[in-house]
Amino acid sequence: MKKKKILFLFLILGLMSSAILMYDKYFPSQSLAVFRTGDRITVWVITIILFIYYITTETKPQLVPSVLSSEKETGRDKDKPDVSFKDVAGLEEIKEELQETIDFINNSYKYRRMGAKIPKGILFYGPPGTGKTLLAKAVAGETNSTFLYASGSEFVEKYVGVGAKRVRTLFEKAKKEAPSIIFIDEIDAIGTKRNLESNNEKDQTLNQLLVEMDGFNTNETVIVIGATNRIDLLDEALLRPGRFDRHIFVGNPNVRAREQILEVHTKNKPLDKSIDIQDIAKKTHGLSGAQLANIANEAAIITVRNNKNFIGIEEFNAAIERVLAGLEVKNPTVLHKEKKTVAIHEAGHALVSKVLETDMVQKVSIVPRGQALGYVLKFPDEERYLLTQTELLNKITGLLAGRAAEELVFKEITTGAKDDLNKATDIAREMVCSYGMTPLGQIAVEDHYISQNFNLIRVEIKKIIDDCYKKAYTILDENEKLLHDISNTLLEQETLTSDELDEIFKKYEKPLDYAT
Ligand SMILES: Nc1ncnc2c1ncn2[C@@H]1O[C@H](COP(=O)(O)OP(=O)(O)OP(=O)(O)O)[C@@H](O)[C@H]1O
Ligand SMILES: [Zn+2]
Repeated sequence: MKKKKILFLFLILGLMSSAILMYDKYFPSQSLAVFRTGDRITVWVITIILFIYYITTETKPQLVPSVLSSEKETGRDKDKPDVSFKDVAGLEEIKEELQETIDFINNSYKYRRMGAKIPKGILFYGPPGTGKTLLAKAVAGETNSTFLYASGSEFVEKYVGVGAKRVRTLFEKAKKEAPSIIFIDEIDAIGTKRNLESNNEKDQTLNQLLVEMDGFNTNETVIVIGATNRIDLLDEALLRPGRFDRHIFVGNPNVRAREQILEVHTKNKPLDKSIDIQDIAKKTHGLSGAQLANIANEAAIITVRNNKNFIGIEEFNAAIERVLAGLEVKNPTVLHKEKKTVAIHEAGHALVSKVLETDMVQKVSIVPRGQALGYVLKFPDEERYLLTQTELLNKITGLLAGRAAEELVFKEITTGAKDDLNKATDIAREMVCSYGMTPLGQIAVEDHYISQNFNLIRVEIKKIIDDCYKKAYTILDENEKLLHDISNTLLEQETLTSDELDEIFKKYEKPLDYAT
């Protein structure tokens, strides 16, 4: 494109020179005398050559990964997307977190003046269809940056070196068109742990990516956003400071966010007056943004088929059914019953963790995440190297509180505590075998001893677990109203922030100090 512009400029110059020549020829008395006679032929020839060259040159496609050029061809996803944060529904916390990055890009000079480095890499991780691509595009839109899309799988080719070359080209283009956002979807396709012995195509590609990320620095505003469903598979080197050092979990939406997403995707659709978006949001627990968008679209299609002018509730129900059937998830009525159990379970964790002040609770949620039907998100532990015996016991108590709450409320326990039991047992075993915190003595027990004295060790572990379980149960029993309040709010909102949790706690008398 640039080449053609320069050519055009020369052509204009040529034409101007020709004009001067013409003038000189027809008004020799007032000659401008810019050119000597000998130059005339040269000017004419050059102009004609330029003219022919100009009309025959096509804008040559640049050497970019096919993903990049195909992104261009679609037209809509031009290099500068017109997607903004307005188009991303819900995900408020994430948008807030990204504000800083946006400021970095928009006011990069401010940061450079201070000698601050602009962060290079952000990694979005989480289940499919939750808006990772959309968010990345919105960051580009909000900063008027060039958006370069690439999919990890596009880099992996049969021929060694091709992937690495594509990475290089991608970064070159990004630098040339800075400020820019490089978005690498499915980054796990190239970013999985390297095989130290072999030097295969994938590893070469990954190495090139690492080199590129280390290479560009303060003077170029290029931000790389990676997306993956499997952060656990990624090579450590990729996650190190200076590379993808910001990790943002993009999860499935809670009920309020689902409502907003449905609103975005029905904005341009004629809805029947009877439609209650809030109600549809409630019915679609656990679904992703992409699935909700799909439901809105299906409902519109079904309406056309039903020869109606407005999308009604039957159409929405049919659309929900179709999308759910495609997913083969359990039917929604079972889901509803489970939801109650999950709410009590998570409320149990949250209540006990908070009372014991073990880990700072950041968020409690009953929106499914991976295998888990709900979760309590803790603030990352500050670098703690020393934990007291009491702290370890409190951690175990917090872990067992989910099941204890189920038993207290439903007089029945479920399989939902599998992961908790694993973690609790791990800590207890460490207490016995590594930290010497039980009557077995202040010794580190070696593996062969463990297998020989399995029963002895098992008794100690069991005693720790039983005591902690009893404690969790007691705390919950003595604060049952609070437990139900947390659980009911969870059922209603699906997620609770730490502030919201504080608000609920404030309504009750301060729970006893169980911390020691
Ligand atoms: N929060 C949201 N607000 C509005 N629309 C959304 C949201 N989340 C998802 N969508 C819809 O779902 C579509 C797919 O989302 P997107 O491609 O961004 O998901 P993704 O997380 O990148 O998925 P994948 O991991 O499969 O690449 C979007 O184009 C949009 O229509
Ligand atoms: Zn649990």
